Amino acid sequence: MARIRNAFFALLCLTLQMINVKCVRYQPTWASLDARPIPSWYDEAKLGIFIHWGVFSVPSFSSEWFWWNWKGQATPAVIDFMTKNYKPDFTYADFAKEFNAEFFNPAQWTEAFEDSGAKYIVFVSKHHEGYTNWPSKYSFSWNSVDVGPNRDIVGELMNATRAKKSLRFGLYHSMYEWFHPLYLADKKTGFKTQDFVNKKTLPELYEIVNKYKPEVVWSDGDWEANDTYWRSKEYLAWLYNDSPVKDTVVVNDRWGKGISCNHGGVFTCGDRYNPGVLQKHKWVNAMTIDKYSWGFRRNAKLEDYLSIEELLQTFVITVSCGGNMLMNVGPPSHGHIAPIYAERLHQMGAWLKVNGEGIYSSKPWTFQNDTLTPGVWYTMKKNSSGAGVTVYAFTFDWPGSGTLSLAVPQASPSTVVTLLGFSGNLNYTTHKPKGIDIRVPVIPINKMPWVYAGSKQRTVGKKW
Ligand SMILES: C[C@@H]1O[C@@H](Oc2ccc([N+](=O)[O-])cc2)[C@@H](O)[C@H](O)[C@@H]1O
Repeated sequence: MARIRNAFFALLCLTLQMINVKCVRYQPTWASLDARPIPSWYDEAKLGIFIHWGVFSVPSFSSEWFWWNWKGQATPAVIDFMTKNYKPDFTYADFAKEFNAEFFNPAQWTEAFEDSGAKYIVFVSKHHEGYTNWPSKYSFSWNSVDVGPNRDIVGELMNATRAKKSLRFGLYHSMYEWFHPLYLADKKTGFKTQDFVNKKTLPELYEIVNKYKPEVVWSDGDWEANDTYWRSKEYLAWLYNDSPVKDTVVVNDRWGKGISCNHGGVFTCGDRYNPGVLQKHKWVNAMTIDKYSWGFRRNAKLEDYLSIEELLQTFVITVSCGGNMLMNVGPPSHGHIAPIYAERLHQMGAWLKVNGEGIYSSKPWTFQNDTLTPGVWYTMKKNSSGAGVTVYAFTFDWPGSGTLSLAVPQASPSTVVTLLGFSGNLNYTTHKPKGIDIRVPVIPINKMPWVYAGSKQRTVGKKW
């Protein structure tokens, strides 16, 4: 029966392909799943906003790994913090009652995300603590409707995101949960039993996709067990073949031990991954504005946050080498976007308003950085006329000499040189064997399209 059905679908598929209709059934094998092209919207978007929010945002101390640092690893600073400030019988679950989200206004969030120039968001639906930011059927009394805000946070944020035409909605989901009894039981059998996956992880993954239709499914917490334990390949085949987001969904690579950087959709490899050289496979630099944490930290110092110059440098290098940047915001438990984060979002957007032409929908060029002048990074776009390309050079230092020398062999006397946000062409001379000297215009500071303060690093602060 199954054979007849398969043969029928194969024939149907062939017929559809003859009239140019795409008809691919992905198989639950990496060879088949890896062959799926990443939907083009993702590469065009370049910038996304990551949001880490959960019960860990209540203590907002140490990091989103607070519970593990306290009870799993027994980090002295965290134990100290609890001893000093809480009664001895206080449990991690008690924090959830204080997760009140008093100022959570999803429309204000998406306003700030749109303002940053980002084209998608990835919201933590559930982190390693297991608390779900949606009323999951599979997370009884440990979800955002039963305890804490009494709101469907994921649902509200989805609606606010979809109200913004320029933003797509994505979800992060942690497969493992540090202290879930079923997970710990499976772990004891060396992951030979799969009760946790069958009763918790997979039902949740189907639930969030069917209910909220995220266009990014960012999996995490996979590293202790292999993809067979997690049944990842079967899930991805469903996601690509039959899910409500099958045509537009983008996934990452954290689908089991040894899979990251090898299989799946976009490669995340390590956190803050920024290889500095062109990559063959689409990749993402998932990074944080707070250098030390994805979750909000109440005791963060100013110097713990990346400056806008540092963020822009990271962003430009990432895009030059074919990556997207997923920039993380950690809201406090009451749910507003703290001003330092709002400022960085706004600054990214202000820069992108002037320079976005060379970022959105750009491609890596033949060269990623210049060999003559350090700190110059390239992107390119095909000209809409179909003839030739536009090459964008980003520099981190305004040339004090008034001349920017670039090793661009393609430059010729017919090349047109402009500065984004500045009207009129720039003068230049080409020189042998292969290069161009661009005269940088003298622009009064108040007329600068974008004031870039330079590439100075802030002093590195201490974590605690
Ligand atoms: C986005 C981040 O993802 C994970 O951290 C990781 C996961 C994988 C690697 N890695 O593969 O190098 C590094 C940090 C989480 O543990 C962390 O809290 C945060 O949510």
